[in-house]
Amino acid sequence: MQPIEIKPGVYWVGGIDWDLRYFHGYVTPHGSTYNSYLIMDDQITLVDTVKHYLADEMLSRIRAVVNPEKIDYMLVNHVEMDHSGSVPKVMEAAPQAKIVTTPKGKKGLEMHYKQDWEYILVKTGEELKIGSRTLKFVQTPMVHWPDNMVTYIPEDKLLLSNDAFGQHIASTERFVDQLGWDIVHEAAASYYANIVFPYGDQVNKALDVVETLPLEMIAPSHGLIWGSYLPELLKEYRKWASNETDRKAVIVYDTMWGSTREMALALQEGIEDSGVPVTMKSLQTNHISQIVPDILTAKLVLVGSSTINNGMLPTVAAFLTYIKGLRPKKRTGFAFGSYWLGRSGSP
Ligand SMILES: Cc1cc2nc3c(=O)[nH]c(=O)nc-3n(C[C@H](O)[C@H](O)[C@H](O)COP(=O)(O)O)c2cc1C
Repeated sequence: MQPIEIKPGVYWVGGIDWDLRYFHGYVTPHGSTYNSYLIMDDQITLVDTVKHYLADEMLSRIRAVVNPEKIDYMLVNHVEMDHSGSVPKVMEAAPQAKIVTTPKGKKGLEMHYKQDWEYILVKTGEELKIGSRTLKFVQTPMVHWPDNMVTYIPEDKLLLSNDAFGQHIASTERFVDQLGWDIVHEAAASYYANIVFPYGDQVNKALDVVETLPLEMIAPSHGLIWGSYLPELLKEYRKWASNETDRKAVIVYDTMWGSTREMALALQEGIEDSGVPVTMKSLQTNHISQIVPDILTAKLVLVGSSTINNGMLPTVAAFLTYIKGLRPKKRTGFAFGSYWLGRSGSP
């Protein structure tokens, strides 16, 4: 349970969720981490916490650096329970600590935890001096909840980005270059596609601010820390947020007796023959959350279903419901399917 010093005096003290396989409708085959950061300065500050069942793991990492009762500020960038779930335990250990959060963050914490904590409310453009460091706050509403903000420390050129730039990977490695760009980029794309996709406009606005900051490190609240590949990462986020796609196609389908699959294969062959890369995803063998990363950068999306009881297969309906909520834009869609012939009233 060792803390990891990511910058002099700034420690990763989070929790590793090795067994997480399903996270609010999203499959997470590699588990995840909840990243908390302990800043040792005149005012000792803990940035975000972990899911409630990893509170002891987080506290033992904190104890390896400092007695938790010395914590002055509990900074909450986001109220979602994977990051705030251990705030009650931290506040028990450090009853004199003040919670630093946005007005919406306070409202969320009060509704969730019903505790009479002391708050310092902050918003975009405001700063909090904690000694040799300054915490600068940038609200990022709807990336991906109304209360979200990120915190920038200019003295360390460090952005504590909360869910932005995160990835679901459980590992003992803490930095992207330890696992490599390919693995972490794939997980970051999957995270973006499943969690952040609907909020491209807000992400672009946040990127307008982030790109002006001198940056050496982006430390998100899930997965690996970006101490390298920052230009590449920001470029990818800009591309995803702007719905820029590549000349490639994804075929998503389900079938009862195989006719729709035959159509899917014929489409795949035709598209491939025209020189466009294409991938096929059966809804029988892929979870919907494993398909949307392909759609994140594909220009052409083809969806096929056999007809059942005058409608589409429930797996296809579920996929369409999910993708509708994620609001991909600037793509071309194509529907295909198979049905009865000769029955009165059938198509
Ligand atoms: C339980 C069941 C319900 C069906 N309901 C309809 C229907 O309402 N309308 C229709 O045109 N075909 C219906 N069909 C026929 C199938 O859509 C048709 O056989 C189609 O070719 C199957 O495509 P697939 O081979 O891709 O599964 C139904 C078939 C089954 C097994």
